[in-house]
Amino acid sequence: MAPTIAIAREFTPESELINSNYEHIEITEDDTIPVIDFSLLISGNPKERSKAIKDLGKACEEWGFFLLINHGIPENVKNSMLEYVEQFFKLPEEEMRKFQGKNVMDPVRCGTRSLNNGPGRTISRGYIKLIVHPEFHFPDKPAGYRDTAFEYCKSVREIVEELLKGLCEGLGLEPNYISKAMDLDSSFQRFVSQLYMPCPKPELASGSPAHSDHGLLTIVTDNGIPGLQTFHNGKWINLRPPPNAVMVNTCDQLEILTNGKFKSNVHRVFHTGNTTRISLVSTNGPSPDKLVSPAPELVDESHPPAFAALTMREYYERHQSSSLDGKTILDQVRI
Ligand SMILES: O=C(O)CCC(=O)C(=O)O
Ligand SMILES: [Fe+2]
Repeated sequence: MAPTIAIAREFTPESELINSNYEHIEITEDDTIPVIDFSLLISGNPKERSKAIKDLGKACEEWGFFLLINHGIPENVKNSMLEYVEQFFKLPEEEMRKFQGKNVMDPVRCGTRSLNNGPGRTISRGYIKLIVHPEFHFPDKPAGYRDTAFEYCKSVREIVEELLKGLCEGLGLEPNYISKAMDLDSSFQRFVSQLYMPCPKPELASGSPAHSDHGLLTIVTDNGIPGLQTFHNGKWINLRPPPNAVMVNTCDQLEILTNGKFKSNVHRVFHTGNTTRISLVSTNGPSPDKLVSPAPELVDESHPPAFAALTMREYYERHQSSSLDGKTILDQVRI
C-alpha cells in the first residue's frame, strides 16, 4: 500500500532539521472555532448576508481559520475524490513514477515524504501536488479521478470567489476588488492530496511541520480522521470538523493584500493512531505573474505598507523550496 518513490528535496537530512518554534506547546480543544454558513453569505436576504460578511471578516482577523458549512460541494464528489486518492496511492510503483516530477515548479509531483523530526520520530505520507489552474494538470489514472477532480476544483474556485467577494465587502472595497486586482480568471490553484500512514507508535508520532500556506484561501477536506491543528492564541487547537464542513485557511497573500488586517493561519498535521488520514487540500492564489503587495486602499499614514511586493510565482517557488517553520516566507517579505 505504501508508495515507495521519493523526491530528493522532500527528505530533510537530520543535520538540516530546524528547531521549530512550534514544538512543546499545549495542544487543546476549542469550541469557539468560527463557523460560517455559506448559504447565508450568498443569500438574497441582505440582513443574513451582512451578518455572514461580518462573521467572515472577524474569523479572518482573529483566527485566520474557519469551518464552512452549506458550501455546496456534493458529498458524493468529495467521497469519490477520497476513494480515488486511496486508489492512486495503490498504483504500481512504475505507474506512480510517471507522475514524480523533478523540480518544485513541475505541475505534477508525487512521492512520499518521510519527516525525520528527531530520534525515532519518523512519519510517512504519500502526496500528490498538482497545478490545476489556470491550466489543469492531472494524472490520467485511476480512471475517473481526473474528471471528478476537475469538477471538485471548479467548485472550490467558485466558493473561494464568493468568500473573497464577502471579504472585500467587509473591508469596504468593491466586491470584485480582489478578483480584478489579482486577475483571478487565471488564478493559481493547486490541488494537493496527502495520505498519512497509520502511526503504530503514537508516542513517536509527528506530522507535517507548522506552516502557513501560500495563496489567498485554502480549502481542506478529509476522510474524517483528524490530524490537522491550527495555532491560535499560543496553543495548538485540534480540529474535528463535522463531516459536512470544509476547513478554510486564510493564507499569506491575503495577509499581504490586506496589509496585515487578515492573518494567515499557521497549522500543521499531527497524526497518530492506527488509522489512515487522507486530505484534499486546494490552495487558491493570485494569477502566477501578479505582483502581490498591500492594496493601496488599505494603506494610510497609520497603516504603512507592511510587506514588500513579490509575484505569486516567486512566492510559491520560495514556499516550496524552503524548510518552513510558521510564517517563514511571509517573514521574508515583511517590511
Ligand atoms: O493534509 C492536511 O490536512 C493539510 C496539509 C496542509 O496543511 C497543506 O498541504 O498545506
Ligand atoms: Fe497547509
